[in-house]
Amino acid sequence: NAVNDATGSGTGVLGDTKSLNTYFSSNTYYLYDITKAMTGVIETFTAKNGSSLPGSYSVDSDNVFNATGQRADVDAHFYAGKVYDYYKNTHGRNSFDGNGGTIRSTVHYGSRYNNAFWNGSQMVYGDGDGSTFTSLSGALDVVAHELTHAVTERTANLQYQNQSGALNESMSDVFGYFLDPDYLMGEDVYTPGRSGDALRSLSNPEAYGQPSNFANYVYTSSDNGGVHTNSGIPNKAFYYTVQSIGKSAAEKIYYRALTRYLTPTSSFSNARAALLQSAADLYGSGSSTYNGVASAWTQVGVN
Ligand SMILES: O=C(O)[C@H](CCc1ccccc1)CC1(C(=O)N[C@@H](Cc2c[nH]c3ccccc23)C(=O)O)CCCC1
Ligand SMILES: [Ca+2]
Ligand SMILES: [Ca+2]
Ligand SMILES: [Zn+2]
Repeated sequence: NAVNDATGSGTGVLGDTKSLNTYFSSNTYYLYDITKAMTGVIETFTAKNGSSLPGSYSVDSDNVFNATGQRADVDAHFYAGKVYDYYKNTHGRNSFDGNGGTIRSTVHYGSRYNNAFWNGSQMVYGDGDGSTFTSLSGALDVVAHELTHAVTERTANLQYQNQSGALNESMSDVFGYFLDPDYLMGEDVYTPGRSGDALRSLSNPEAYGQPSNFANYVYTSSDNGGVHTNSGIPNKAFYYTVQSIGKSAAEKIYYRALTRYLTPTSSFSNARAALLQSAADLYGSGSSTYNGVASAWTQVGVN
């Protein structure tokens, strides 16, 4: 309850200081945020480099989470709060389930684990091996990517394979852009020893081995039909869309399509239609916004 609500501070993965919503109980501070208009909370755990979930609450004795080993915890907690605020303030959505569901994260998962995931119930982040990745919760676009998998699961529920899976992936990269508006994905945690690179590029998918046109769709059985490869095609359509209609209109159209028109088996062509329907609903068919969406998808070979 409110009497236990505390404001702490912490050091993030990139060495930056940030304020934290914490919880005080029996001489211990928890990464446990009760300040949002939720029925649930935002809570952060550590797996202590094991693989059992959720692990133990991230705690501190003085409400200053500045130990090196707490950096991933700090960012997972802080960025989860940011993504919660984004969905609530921009789209009126109360948490990933629209019903104030608890947002749970676990960091320090596995040993030198170069990945992150939404497991159907919570977000999970590895620390990386220090060469390919540093702790993956250190990137706001990665946290937004993972939490958007939860939103997608509760709305369109795009099947995680082939074209619907690539759309699922793209939706997560797209909302990663809305939280961190540059066209790179994961740049803050990818190859800490090299600047200027990223895991993916929405403006130039080919830079990281993804196609950007349907003519170059990759038919493969790996990675659930290449969901992390073929997402380059809808990602490029998104890039063209933002360049033509702007971030704000794109935001409204993408959220509307995701929550009202896309279905578990939607194809790339179905996504074009869903986005056009959303544009027509909000701006009118034949509007410049509508036409901008149409041409974006035509440019990536999807009609
Ligand atoms: O959420 C997702 O789509 C990815 C989930 C990957 C996963 C799936 C199932 C079980 C465990 C892990 C995680 C992210 C991802 O795009 N992973 C890619 C790229 C990647 C990251 N680390 C890797 C290590 C090896 C190979 C590929 C990768 C992948 O798993 O393909 C999203 C943002 C950053 C990491
Ligand atoms: Ca980015
Ligand atoms: Ca890098
Ligand atoms: Zn993903």
